[in-house]
Amino acid sequence: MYDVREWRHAFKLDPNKEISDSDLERVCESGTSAIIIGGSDGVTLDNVLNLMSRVRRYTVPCVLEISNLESITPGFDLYFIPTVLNSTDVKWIKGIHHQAVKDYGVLMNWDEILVEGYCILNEDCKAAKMTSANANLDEDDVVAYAMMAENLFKMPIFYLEYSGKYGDVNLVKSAKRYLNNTTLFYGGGIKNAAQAKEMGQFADVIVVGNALYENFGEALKTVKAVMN
Ligand SMILES: CC(C)=CCC/C(C)=C/CC/C(C)=C/CC/C(C)=C/CC/C(C)=C/CC/C(C)=C/CC/C(C)=C/COP(=O)(O)OP(=O)(O)O
Ligand SMILES: O=P(O)(O)OC[C@@H](O)CO
Ligand SMILES: [Mg+2]
Repeated sequence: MYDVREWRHAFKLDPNKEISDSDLERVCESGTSAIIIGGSDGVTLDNVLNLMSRVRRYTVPCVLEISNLESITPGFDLYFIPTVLNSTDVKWIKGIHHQAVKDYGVLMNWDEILVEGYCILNEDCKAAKMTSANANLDEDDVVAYAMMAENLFKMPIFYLEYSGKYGDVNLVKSAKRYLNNTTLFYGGGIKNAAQAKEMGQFADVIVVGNALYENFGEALKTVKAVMN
């Protein structure tokens, strides 16, 4: 299933972290909609290729969320390209993207590439620091970013990112109210089925990352919590 509009759940695997073959099998066969490979630091061509080839043993859709130019490689079903809408540094909004299109533009299969409009809300997470994101946002700010993603930029994905911290469900609810065509991803701090269910009421897709490396059994239960 390669259409994100039909997804409910994704696991985000960090190429910079270890996962055993048996745990990886359970993740890939869990019923999740997709595996996203990505992280904010320590992502190299070697560790991306290694994880991709291991996930490729299974039929689950496999996506590379690009975080640097060095680790881009063919072989994924889809490529997610973050642009951080609330970054204060143009580099993370469209700067690196310009360089990437200059370098790879003629090679790209545009049908495999989806832009993610990120709104980073946990000021302490690595991605917020790296991109100098202004995470001090109120509901109106977040709603405005959601409306920009959908109506101005016609982005396929709007991503509310609390990486490492469980977020404010009311903000997710508010953003969803303004999104009809753009798919709403929520990620951050989901550790168990109850939290997955809560965020999954409003987010189209919930993304679970760190919990896989912290409490694997509970993380797996997040799939059934949101799948109908
Ligand atoms: C040959 C071939 C396959 C061609 C394909 C061509 C292709 C797809 C080209 C790409 C074109 C393009 C426009 C690329 C963009 C390049 C790029 C690097 C853009 C910048 C992306 C960006 C804004 C990154 C900032 C960081 C960020 C938002 C990362 C998202 C992931 C994230 C937040 C992960 C969580 O981090 P984690 O490490 O887990 O954090 P914790 O440790 O705190 O948990
Ligand atoms: O790692 P966690 O906190 O689950 O967040 C998932 C994802 O949104 C990170 O980009
Ligand atoms: Mg992480």
